[in-house]
Amino acid sequence: MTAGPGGPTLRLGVGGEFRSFAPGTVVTIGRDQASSLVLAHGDISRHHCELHHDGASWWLTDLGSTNGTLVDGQRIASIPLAPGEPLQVMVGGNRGVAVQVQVAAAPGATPRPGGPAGPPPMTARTAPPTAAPTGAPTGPPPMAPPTGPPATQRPGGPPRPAGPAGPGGPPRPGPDLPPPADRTMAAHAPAPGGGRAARTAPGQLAHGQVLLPHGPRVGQPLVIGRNHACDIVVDDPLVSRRHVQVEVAPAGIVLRDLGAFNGTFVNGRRLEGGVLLHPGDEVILGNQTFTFTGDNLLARNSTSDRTLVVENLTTVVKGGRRLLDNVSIELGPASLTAVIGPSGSGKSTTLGALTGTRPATYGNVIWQGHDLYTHYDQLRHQIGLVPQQDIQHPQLTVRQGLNYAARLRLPPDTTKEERAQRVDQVVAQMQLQRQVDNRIGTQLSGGQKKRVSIATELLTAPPLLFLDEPTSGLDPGLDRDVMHLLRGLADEGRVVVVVTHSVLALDVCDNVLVLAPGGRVAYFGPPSGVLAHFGCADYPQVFDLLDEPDLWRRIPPPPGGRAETGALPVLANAPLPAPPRQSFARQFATLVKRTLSVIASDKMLLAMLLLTPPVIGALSRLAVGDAGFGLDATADADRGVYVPAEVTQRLTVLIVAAALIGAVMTIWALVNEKAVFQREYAVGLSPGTYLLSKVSVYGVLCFGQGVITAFVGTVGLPGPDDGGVVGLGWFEIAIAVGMTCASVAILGLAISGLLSSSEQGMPAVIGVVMTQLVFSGAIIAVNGRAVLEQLSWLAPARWGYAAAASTVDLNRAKETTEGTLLDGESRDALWAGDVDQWVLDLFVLGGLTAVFVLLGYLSVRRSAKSGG
Ligand SMILES: Nc1ncnc2c1ncn2[C@@H]1O[C@H](COP(=O)(O)OP(=O)(O)OP(=O)(O)O)[C@@H](O)[C@H]1O
Repeated sequence: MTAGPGGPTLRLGVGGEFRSFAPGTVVTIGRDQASSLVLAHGDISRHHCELHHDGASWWLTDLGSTNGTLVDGQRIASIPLAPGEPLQVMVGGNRGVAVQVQVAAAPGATPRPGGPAGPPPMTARTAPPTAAPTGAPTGPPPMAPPTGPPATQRPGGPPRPAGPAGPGGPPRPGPDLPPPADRTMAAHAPAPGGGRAARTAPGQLAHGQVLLPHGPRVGQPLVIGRNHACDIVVDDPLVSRRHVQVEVAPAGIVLRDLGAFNGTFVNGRRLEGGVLLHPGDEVILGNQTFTFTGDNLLARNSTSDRTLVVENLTTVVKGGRRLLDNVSIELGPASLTAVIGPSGSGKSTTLGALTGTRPATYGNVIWQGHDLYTHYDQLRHQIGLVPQQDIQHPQLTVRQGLNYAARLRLPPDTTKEERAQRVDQVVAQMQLQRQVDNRIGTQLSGGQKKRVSIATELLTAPPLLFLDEPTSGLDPGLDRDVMHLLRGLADEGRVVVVVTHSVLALDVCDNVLVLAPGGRVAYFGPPSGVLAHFGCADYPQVFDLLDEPDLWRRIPPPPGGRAETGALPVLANAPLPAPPRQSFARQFATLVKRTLSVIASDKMLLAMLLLTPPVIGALSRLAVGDAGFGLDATADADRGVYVPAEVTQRLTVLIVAAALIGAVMTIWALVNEKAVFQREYAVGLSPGTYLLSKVSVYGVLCFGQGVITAFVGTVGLPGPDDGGVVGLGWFEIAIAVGMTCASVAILGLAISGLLSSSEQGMPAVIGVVMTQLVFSGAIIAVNGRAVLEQLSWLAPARWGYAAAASTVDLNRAKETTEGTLLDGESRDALWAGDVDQWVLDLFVLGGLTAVFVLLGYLSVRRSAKSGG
């Protein structure tokens, strides 16, 4: 094999048979019979990948294949091939076909180590150097390791390969290249093992990769999206199936948003319709950031772009108290940082400020060259936040929980298959394959539960990951496991920040940020330097020292100093924009299904649902007598009065049962999943939709429960005299009981949203049920009693009982059998035995329920905001 004048030849081998290709050839591999190398294998796409020579190097490019083209076990997008080095490429994924690829060594090239003169070998584990190239690229852009998603031009597109400068084109310095002065974390936190810091975060295109390998052409707009039918496929979960279109207009290249769910951002602004691009413009799609070069989009992912820069973060609350005081740090790519400090030192406040969920009062958080607070809309998707509490329902299996989370978090055009694939990916990443069908609450260890929460956040492939005390409650072994897991996630290219109380595994971190009370940085640097900095023998001593009032005289100031913050501009406290939201119908359907799945998987709850109505209905039949709901049968002919005890007992048990069932069903419904809701709210769940989904599920279930209870409590018994107000006595009573149950359930939801812990649920149930019992007017008379009567109007049981009393015409119990009002009695206007009153009672009950829905909405909104 030789290097000819046009460049080196390429050799491809399958099963020991080799073929050579000259540099001018575009070598296609796939199932299609027209491919240069036809591979008939089920895991290989028709047009799977191609190899071409761009004048300087051979390139291997995946053509948006389904199962991917793997090098070193990693899926590649497009990479240069190093001359002289044989390479094994798995076409069609791990189960596909192994193809041997070799480019002839350049004449005079020295074999590695020492490095060839061409592009870096594709097996290299490092991306380009941190400082951006400023001169003319002499060959294709150097590529980061093949962790980025494929961005490929569909087969059939023009076969003109182009690097960032175009074939033979002039260099384009300046705007198409990243800023030369890369910010690095070296000042404060040199990343150990520098190679780690250079990696591209998973899900992001490598720095310098061109998005349009063949460029747009006049009359041939290129559609970019996740869909494999697009001209350019970007395999990023946050990119829509058809995201954006690039077209050539007379004035230049126009970018047109195609209604992408997460939006297209040009120079920090969400794109509405189309815009003419200018060299140097920044374009963000999902997790990808590009710079427009004049005729192409160049992935911008340099070290500086992937460094999280925190400048003078200061949080001041009412009264001027500082919770964070001038925190300035830089966190480089592929770094793991632990935030430690005594209780109340501001660790959670720091996390809130870094993630934008509780922005600081002063200072900046800079990511991808933008301030997080002022560009929150375009950067929010790049942040994963794992709160302290689990963010999955314990009743669901790992797969179910992740699938529902994927439905809520990924763009609405994500297909079922794509969702399932993404779930499989994060399950594999968190090594949960064997537990994927286990119930989260009962069949996973504490560490595995934490992995599920992390997997939930990884669904959207965020390059920034923050965790609040992920190891709390875990034993030391699991604590270390989780920290090693985080190390792995950082090594893949992310910036990972973990707030922790545990100091057992700090050695796996690159940086430790030690906070002193008042939110001051007491130390920021490698873990190996913490004890020496404080002059302590162990961490307990450090924590003791941090609480001492003369701390700052005893230790040296942290690197970066503690400049005064008074002169800093006030940036924060402006309301952050709401995240993009899926349609009401989609969120509603997902939430309803999830709530039903949660109920169906809770055997105890299911048993309660099925057994409670018949049991309580049967209990109501223990009332002595056989008059059922007819007052006439209770008449005492001698005294000329009714003896209504049996009727009122039956009605009272039914109405109180309705209140009890309603309250028990819902009082824990929101408080138990508060952490899940708060996190989902932060990524786009609408509080109104959330509440309505609960109202619908529990409203319908409780109405049904009330009706069944009433049915069991009335069937076979004599009905009301004259058949009730509309001649359907049992039916009327069942409606009243069902509506009371649903109404109390919705009141329970409103209360549940206000609770801060599950333990508060039981006192709340007792309070609700006792209030309904007293104010129903069934046992204690409320009519005609000032204040008590008006308060009773707020109780659903009052109106439900009144409607049932209207059906049996219970006011007659206050009269003689001749119809004269008994001494000391007064008729209750709400019990009047006519159809108008019955309808009015139920109407008011419905209105009261609507008020509870509103209260529920306010309580859910409050809960959402308190979570952020
Ligand atoms: N909204 C607020 N208004 C006033 N003070 C607050 C507010 N939020 C938190 N604080 C106070 O700020 C300080 C830092 O709180 P933060 O929760 O960040 O500490 P922490 O280090 O995370 O504590 P812990 O380790 O106990 O979780 C505490 O003294 C807390 O009482």
